[in-house]
Amino acid sequence: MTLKIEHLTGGYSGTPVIKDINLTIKPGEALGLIGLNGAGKSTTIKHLLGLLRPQQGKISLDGISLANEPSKFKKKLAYIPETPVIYPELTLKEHLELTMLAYDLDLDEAWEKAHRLLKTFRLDDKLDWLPVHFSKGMQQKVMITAAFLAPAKLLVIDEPFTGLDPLAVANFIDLIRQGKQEGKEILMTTHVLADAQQAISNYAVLNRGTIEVVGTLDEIRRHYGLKATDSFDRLYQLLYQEQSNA
Ligand SMILES: Nc1ncnc2c1ncn2[C@@H]1O[C@H](COP(=O)(O)OP(=O)(O)OP(=O)(O)O)[C@@H](O)[C@H]1O
Repeated sequence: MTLKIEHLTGGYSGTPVIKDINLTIKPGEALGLIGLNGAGKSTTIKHLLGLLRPQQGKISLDGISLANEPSKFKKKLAYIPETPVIYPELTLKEHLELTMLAYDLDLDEAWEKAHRLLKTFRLDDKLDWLPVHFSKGMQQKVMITAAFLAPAKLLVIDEPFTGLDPLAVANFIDLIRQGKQEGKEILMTTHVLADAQQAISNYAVLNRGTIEVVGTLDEIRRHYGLKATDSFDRLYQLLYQEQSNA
């Protein structure tokens, strides 16, 4: 029982941006999707969310096909976007209620969990505030709280660290670790490997729409002929050179 992306080719209006992507994430596993700007990370996520239709290939979660049973698939998925999605007229409390309704949660249980998460992110005294006036980091915390409230099997996270203060990053990493222990499958795009590697040990490198290698950071270093002491900036430099020479 697992997330499976098989031979996925897709993009925008017929032009393939990602090509023959194959990825598997098992329960309790987290995978980091890394690559240069424009490599196709967000495009892969848009396919997972059902916002783009594959030109080829298929996506399934616990055997449920995104193409054949989209609403069943989406109920098993929670998404933390890079840019928070905030409704200007709704309070923090109403944002969380929306999530509870969307996932048919037991309200008493859900509020107990919500209060715990809000306390972690120091938002517990702001339930009646309008998040549209929050800072970027605070809005990001609303997205994280909502996503971890959902009983989702698959958590898709797009570049989560920008805007979070170091304490919030540490809290967020704890939540990812807990999610793994609970058997969630986690896919996260990021450029901030120093933070990511505290919770994620396996990475897929996406380069010009193709997965070049999947493995631990050490395995990826070896794949690109880097030394164990080389920083990961070196990997990005190599990918950039490859792109410039293509
Ligand atoms: N709406 C769109 N219509 C057409 N092409 C697009 C669209 N969005 C992205 N692209 C193109 O698809 C390619 C991959 O973009 P994508 O946003 O998936 O990259 P990314 O790896 O997420 O980059 P970043 O690290 O900057 O977020 C780029 O060449 C981009 O120009």
